[in-house]
Amino acid sequence: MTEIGLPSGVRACLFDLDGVLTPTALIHAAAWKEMFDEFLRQRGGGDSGEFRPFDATADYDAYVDGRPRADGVRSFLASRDIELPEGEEDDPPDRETVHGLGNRKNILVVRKIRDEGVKPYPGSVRYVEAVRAAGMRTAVVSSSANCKDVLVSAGIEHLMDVRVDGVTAVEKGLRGKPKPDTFLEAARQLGVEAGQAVVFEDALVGMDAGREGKFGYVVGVDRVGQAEELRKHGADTVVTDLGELLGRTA
Ligand SMILES: O=P(O)(O)OC[C@H]1O[C@@H](O)[C@H](O)[C@@H](O)[C@@H]1O
Repeated sequence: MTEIGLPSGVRACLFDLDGVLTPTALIHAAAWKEMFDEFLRQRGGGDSGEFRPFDATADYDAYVDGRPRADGVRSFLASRDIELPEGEEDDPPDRETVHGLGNRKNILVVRKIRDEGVKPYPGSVRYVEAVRAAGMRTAVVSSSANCKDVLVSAGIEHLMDVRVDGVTAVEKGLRGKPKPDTFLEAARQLGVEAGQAVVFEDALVGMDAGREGKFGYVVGVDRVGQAEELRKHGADTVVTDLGELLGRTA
């Protein structure tokens, strides 16, 4: 049997989606940038008066990556000392509220996913197939409400026993990453203890969730050169592609 680079005693693998299984973190980052830049420009550059664009790497990683949609809006706006009313979840995209801006960004994401389609990372598919062949149960744990559509578009839905995503979180009242609730819910649905489950994440808030939830092992997936940050936030190991774990003993 192929070695899968995990400590003995683990029985389940909990995979983040965007940036771990599929390259859709890039689609999200581009959509956030398009939406926030237009918003900041229209405000006349923000409170400082000078237009400072959204940085699709630094701002994305620090404030938006891995968080539920509305938390991403709030967190980035707070970094620029901007406060907007919450609004309603179904606010139209032209309304200057937290949900209005989130919905504006979602229109862009949905369009990009539909027009461009999604291909999974080949190394991730090989790895997920290998862990399943080794008897692990698998779950996808994503903050995204578009998770199911992305899994289907990427043709990997059948590789996951359980899905806990942005829709599930709202339905069940689960707190989003950096809180561990969504990962714990996936472990519960798979019938394993947190200590028997491995978290695979590319976002710093995902590392925080892995640590706070006391999961058995946390794998940081570094697609953007933030290996040190991932380690500081609790990664037990960092890889640039899940395929690197194949053939490795933990
Ligand atoms: O807006 P959605 O599709 O519900 O996704 C929420 C968040 O989901 C996370 O998986 C992404 O890392 C974020 O970029 C995204 O903002």
